[in-house]
Amino acid sequence: MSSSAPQHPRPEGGHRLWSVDEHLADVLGAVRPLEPIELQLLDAQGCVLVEDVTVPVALPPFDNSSMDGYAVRTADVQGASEEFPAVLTVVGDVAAGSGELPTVGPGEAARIMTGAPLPPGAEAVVPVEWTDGGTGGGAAAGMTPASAAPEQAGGEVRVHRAAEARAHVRARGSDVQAGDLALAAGTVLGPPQIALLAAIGRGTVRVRPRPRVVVLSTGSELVQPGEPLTAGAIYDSNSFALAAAARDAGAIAYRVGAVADDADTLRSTIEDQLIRADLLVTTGGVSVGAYDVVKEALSSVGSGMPSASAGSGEDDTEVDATRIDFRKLAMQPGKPQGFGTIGPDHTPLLALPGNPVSSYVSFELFVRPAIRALMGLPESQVRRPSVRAVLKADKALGSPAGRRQFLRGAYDAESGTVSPVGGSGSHLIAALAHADSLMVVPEDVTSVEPGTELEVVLLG
Ligand SMILES: Nc1nc2c(c(=O)[nH]1)N[C@H]1C(S)=C(S)[C@@H](COP(=O)(O)OP(=O)(O)OC[C@H]3O[C@@H](n4cnc5c(N)ncnc54)[C@H](O)[C@@H]3O)O[C@H]1N2
Ligand code: MOO
Repeated sequence: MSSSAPQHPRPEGGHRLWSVDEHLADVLGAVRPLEPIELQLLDAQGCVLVEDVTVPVALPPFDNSSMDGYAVRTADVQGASEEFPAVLTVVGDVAAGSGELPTVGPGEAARIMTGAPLPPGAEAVVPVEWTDGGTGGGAAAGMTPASAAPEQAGGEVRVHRAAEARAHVRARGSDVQAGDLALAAGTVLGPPQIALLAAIGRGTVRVRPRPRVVVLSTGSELVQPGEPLTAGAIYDSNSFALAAAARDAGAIAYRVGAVADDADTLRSTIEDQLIRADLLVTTGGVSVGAYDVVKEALSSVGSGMPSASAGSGEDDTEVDATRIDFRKLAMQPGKPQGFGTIGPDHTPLLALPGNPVSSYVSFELFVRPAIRALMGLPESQVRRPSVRAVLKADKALGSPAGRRQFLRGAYDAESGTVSPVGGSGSHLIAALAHADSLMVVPEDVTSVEPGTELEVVLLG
């Protein structure tokens, strides 16, 4: 790699450039994990548990069979073989869920199903394949379905093999004991953890909820997919990309269709959305153009948004509650960004640039971590994982001096290499759709030769 450029360049106009890390720290410094709530198990999927959950009753709650077969006393089947089977009197059936159990006395057996309680007197289970299944013939392959033979098993069964005490018996409490810690506070609830909660009888759990993220795109040129394109118009892809990315990050996403380039309309739309937002994301309108409406509507001075202090009794006349700072970042794509809080609840708002790749990369770097911090996820799960990989390319890659560049890549774990997908243009949606990673070119590097090792952010 070749180096150039100072670490903290200033763009024209004198305002300093923020580094990627400074901006992320600013965002993460402003978001706090959401207040815990009690949720139904499936609604809690992916959420962070905030209580220690203890086991109320042992699991399994009773000794039960791990096989379909016969519950027997070990002394009765000692030395049994196909040639010299133990012949036992069948005293009935024990199905899973049976509440009333027959007692197995000497010389007796009960037909038993997987998961059914071990009846009193029985010490082991012999699988049905080790018996004649009560047919008087050779080894059974299985049992006749109860629907075809509704009467309880009776008569005799020939057992062809001996069984040790507790053979094919799953002991009460062999999974967890009453009073054990099932899951500790801080656990992220994936499917296996939800299985355990259900198995111990928990219907609801206390977790940090999924953040509600409102995604709002801006631009008078935007048409909704499915509608005809008019002259000069393009389809709104950002609001779909960002709503999908928000969901993927763990949020409940609300996509608001594109808002035209009109500051009053945008302000009132945002005001309407505040009620259902833990986080707001806008795209477009943050640059320096004449129609850059997000910046116009939300810049701290005279935004006209409802106040954080309004209604507090202190200063009800204050109307400016927005604290959105528009800044330039030393990155490409994603240079212009806005961040701050808005409305009476100080709802965080990230204003992302409109170029599709810029908005997506900005989401990955800043919004995704904010969502995951709101969820209270552990530090290690807030950011995307990254790896080191060797650049595989025909020629050197150029990168702007003083800006951390995020190029779209295809990562090959086997060879430990990454190849560029498409160019650096922030309008290249198709290339983004075929990439699986972002190749990171540091600020002080302007050219990366093939064979150079790079940091690669895996998009998962
Ligand atoms: N004179 C300057 N011009 C620009 C600068 C600059 O520093 N000086 N920065 C450039 C950079 S970098 C970016 S990034 C963009 C950011 O612009 P905005 O955030 O104001 O975005 P828009 O102007 O609204 O749109 C940019 C581009 O993206 C398309 N777009 C917008 N929204 C969507 C959407 N929802 N779905 C699909 N495509 C969308 C829009 O049509 C434009 O083509 O500014 C540069 N300019
Ligand atoms: O920084 Mo802009 O986000 O390059 O396209």
